Amino acid sequence: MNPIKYQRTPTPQLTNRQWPNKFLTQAPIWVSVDLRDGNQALANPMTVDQKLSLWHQLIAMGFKTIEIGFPSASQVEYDFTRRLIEDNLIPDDVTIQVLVQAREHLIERTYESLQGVKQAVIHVYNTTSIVQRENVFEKSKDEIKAMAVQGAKWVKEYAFKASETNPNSQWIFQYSPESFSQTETDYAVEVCQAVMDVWQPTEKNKCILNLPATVESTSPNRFADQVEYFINHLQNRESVLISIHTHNDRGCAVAAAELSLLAGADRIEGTLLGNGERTGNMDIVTLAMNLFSEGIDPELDLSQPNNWVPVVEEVTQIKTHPRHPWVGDVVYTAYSGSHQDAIRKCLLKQKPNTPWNVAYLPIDPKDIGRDYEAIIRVNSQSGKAGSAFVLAQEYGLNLPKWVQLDFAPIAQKLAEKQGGVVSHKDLYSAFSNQYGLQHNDIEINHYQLDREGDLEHLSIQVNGEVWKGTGTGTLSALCDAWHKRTGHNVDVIDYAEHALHTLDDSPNGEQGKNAQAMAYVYLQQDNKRSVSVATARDTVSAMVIALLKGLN
Ligand SMILES: CC(=O)SCCNC(=O)CCNC(=O)[C@H](O)C(C)(C)COP(=O)(O)OP(=O)(O)OC[C@H]1O[C@@H](n2cnc3c(N)ncnc32)[C@H](O)[C@@H]1OP(=O)(O)O
Ligand SMILES: CC(C)C(=O)C(=O)O
Repeated sequence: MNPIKYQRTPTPQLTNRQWPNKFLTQAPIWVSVDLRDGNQALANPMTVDQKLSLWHQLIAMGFKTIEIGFPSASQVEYDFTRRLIEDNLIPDDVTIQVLVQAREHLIERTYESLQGVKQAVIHVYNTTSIVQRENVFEKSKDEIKAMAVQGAKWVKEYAFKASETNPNSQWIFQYSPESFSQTETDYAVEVCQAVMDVWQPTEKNKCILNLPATVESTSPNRFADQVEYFINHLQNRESVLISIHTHNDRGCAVAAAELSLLAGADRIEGTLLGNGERTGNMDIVTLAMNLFSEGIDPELDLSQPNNWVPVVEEVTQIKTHPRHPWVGDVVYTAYSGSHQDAIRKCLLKQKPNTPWNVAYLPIDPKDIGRDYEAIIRVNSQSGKAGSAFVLAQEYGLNLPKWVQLDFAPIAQKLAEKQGGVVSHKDLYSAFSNQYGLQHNDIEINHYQLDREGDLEHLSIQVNGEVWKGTGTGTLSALCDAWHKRTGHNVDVIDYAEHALHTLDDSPNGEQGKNAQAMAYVYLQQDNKRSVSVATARDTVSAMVIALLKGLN
């Protein structure tokens, strides 16, 4: 690899750039280009039916401008445009956008495809970059500008002609200096200004200037510089919507778009999950969720990825990476012990309707239709908190820390033996086996507790025998009873109990339904410490059984 082969793309020197000090406060105007730029990146371009299924999904998610294709490029593209118009599939508040080169016959055919449309954006482009001027078009700056001007004129003329037959159609004009990011920014301004001179936009009747990083060739901060410079040098800015269209060659398409919004852009073109030429288009899902995670309404409904991800995967034939930002299968899953510990502690402290404040989880997974089940998965890199979370989440067990510590080596051995993620079931079986939850040979036939001042008198029938003891609480009364029967001293170092909900209970369902009790006892008998766990119909029975199991 010889880096001398490559050189830095020149970008303007800004001495007083403003964008780094700004914050975003609202969503941009979103434009989905899945059906055009996304489609043009596919080995098997979408059929009309596939385009329709994605179209319906985009509408359901709330897109108001959708670039539907390049109608002059192929029959499928043309037919799809006709289908939307003739079958009246375009809601009144949605505008379709179509792409065309600055070539007359293609522009003519484009308007033909749009007959009867209520409103459409005609998006015309020609490249302005140095490399394409020199090596592809072999044209001077003036000649390339003349192509843009000519394209703008045709777009206007054919709109005028179309209005003669379809006076109700509204036309919005959009121009892209393709490869803006590899164009001298002053020159891009000059070309766009010349296009505006043709279209004569006004504040009420704006045109759109779309600034593409057709090939991403600078860092996102330098792209933002290009955008800020462009906007600052454009006359009649108020008559223009500044649109941004980034690609992901350096992996920074989202960053470049986000910083461009700080630099003053109004509108963002991109695709769902970033499908597009080479490394893809700007991923609208990621950018919209970035805004959401900062408390900004993204004005797109991304809450049900289970509905829309399969549609995108079906039409693109591209599987979503499990670590795709915000929607990948495992992006809310922690395997490592310290992360699991922090997540568990934060979730316990998180109160409903308060700002989200959970370590390692940038948003509440429930906001995009995920449940907490998948957040923590136990493998050999997990610590005690991971098992505790799973047992709490799935089986309603609130393990005190000393039970977590006691059980951790068992879970660790199991994970090492299995080599991957331990299923919830296997983890529970290990817990149940370790503490003998399945085989309880202690039967409490009857018990009675009488309080007298600070003391409690316990009379309990265990496996048919009556035991009696006195203490400051139930456990100490039971320890006394044990001492009386066996002569052994017992200390309860700690204990905990809680109601237990059976597995049939939904996490949000009625609390207490089918409740049983769970008790955990940490005891010391003759210098030997042990942890004991039991479940029973009520807390006293559970506590007694746990203690007796520990003593036995
Ligand atoms: C960055 C982007 O995504 S831009 C969008 C690109 N998308 C697509 O190209 C998908 C659809 N395109 C197509 O199906 C075809 O390219 C068509 C139908 C539009 C045109 O096909 P063809 O006429 O066969 O030409 P081809 O695609 O090879 O175009 C090259 C010619 O168009 C010219 N050209 C290319 N882009 C433009 C443009 N934006 N404006 C004006 N002329 C252009 C080239 O200079 C070249 O001219 P030449 O034949 O005189 O050398
Ligand atoms: C036509 C333009 C906007 C484009 O798709 C690109 O530059 O990537």
